[in-house]
Amino acid sequence: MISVAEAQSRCLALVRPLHPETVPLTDAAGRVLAAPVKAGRAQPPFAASAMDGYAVRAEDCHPGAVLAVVGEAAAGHGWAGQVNPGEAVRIFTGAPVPAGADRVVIQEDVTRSGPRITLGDTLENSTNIRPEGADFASDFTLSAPRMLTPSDLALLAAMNAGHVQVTRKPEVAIIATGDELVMPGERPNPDQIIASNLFALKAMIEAAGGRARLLPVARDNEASLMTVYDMAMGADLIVTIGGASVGDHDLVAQVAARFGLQQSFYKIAMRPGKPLIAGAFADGTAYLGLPGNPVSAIVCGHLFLLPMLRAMLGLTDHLPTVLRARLAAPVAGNGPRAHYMRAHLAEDETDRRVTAFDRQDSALLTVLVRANGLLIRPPHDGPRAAGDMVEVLPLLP
Ligand SMILES: Nc1nc2c(c(=O)[nH]1)N[C@H]1C(S)=C(S)[C@@H](COP(=O)(O)OP(=O)(O)OC[C@H]3O[C@@H](n4cnc5c(N)ncnc54)[C@H](O)[C@@H]3O)O[C@H]1N2
Ligand code: MOO
Repeated sequence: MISVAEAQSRCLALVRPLHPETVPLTDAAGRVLAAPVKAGRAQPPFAASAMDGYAVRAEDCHPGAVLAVVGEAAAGHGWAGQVNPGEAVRIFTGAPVPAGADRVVIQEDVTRSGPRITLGDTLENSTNIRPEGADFASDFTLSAPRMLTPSDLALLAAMNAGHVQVTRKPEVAIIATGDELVMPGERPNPDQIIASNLFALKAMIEAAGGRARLLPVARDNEASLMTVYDMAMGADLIVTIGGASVGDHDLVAQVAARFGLQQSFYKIAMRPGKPLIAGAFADGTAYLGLPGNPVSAIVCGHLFLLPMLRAMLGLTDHLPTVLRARLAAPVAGNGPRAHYMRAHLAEDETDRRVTAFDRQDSALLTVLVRANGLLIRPPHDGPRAAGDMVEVLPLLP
């Protein structure tokens, strides 16, 4: 059995960045920017007033000074004249500062009387002017690749980018397999259960920037699997859930071989997740066969599926973040497979502490729901005491 790290690198070798497409900025949230964007104009494009008040010359700006108001500058309506010594221009936030003025006195510090103002006794030191390009210069570039956040969108808009190039969303076809499965809301027979893990995987894929296509549940027979594989073709990545182990009804890999699946690996030294399969179909489409146990499928989703998705999106950091934390309670020695234990991670200003849950059966969704991290036990790691430093993979909400 290969290690988790080896399996991750073989999974990543099965995929490559998808082509970019151009989308309007309104549709770009959560997409991955595929090419850098250059501003083309500075922001602000002119020295702008940061306050409502009066634009004046700094040399005129002393307590009690009396100045003549010669014009008005508002946002979107600049004043074309020149502010000469002894003069002031009424100005509003966002307006271009007129020529000659190099300071804005806020209106709270001014008494107006007809065409004249008198400056107050105590004046602020600030110029209240945002220089041209204070936010960004015209040669500013937003780098790629990056997953576009709401703040990124505002910045791109300010840069006058109405459309952007983003990586096409990877489409992931998800096939749950098993005679025992019915969908939520259906009426199960006494020997059936409800398909669950595909909903977690769909949500994870969509949160990571992919598109998930849930296919009908494939039954444990060749004909049903053939039909559903056929429906999945055309996706960028085909994921099966279950049927990966050694039982008589575990047929997913056998039937995938009919579609030309070349296996990259089968079985990894990991708990949960041992019967993981990865490979590529004859047409190059990547394939990931997840174990059926709900927790196994979801944990393998974090460790293998999301990295593949990130690579297809053209992102550069593929693997999940691993943190160091202190064990809050002792843990027993580990066996020959790396163990990704469901755990609770708590953090304060000085310390990060992790507690593994007692029950680690890979069928227990109630335990997974309480977990906000996975405590990583390397293969053959000995018993660990409270206070020992360990590695933890945070589970994003
Ligand atoms: N003799 C052996 N038996 C098993 C081994 C082994 O090495 N030797 N490995 C065990 C491990 S570890 C795992 S993990 C499971 C995984 O097996 P499969 O991938 O073939 O999964 P299934 O048998 O189809 O299902 C396992 C379990 O999960 C339930 N399941 C399946 N799909 C879903 C779904 N979409 N939603 C919710 N629950 C699902 C299924 O009913 C089973 O209870 O094999 C062990 N056996
Ligand atoms: O590897 Mo299985 O996923 O231990 O339950």
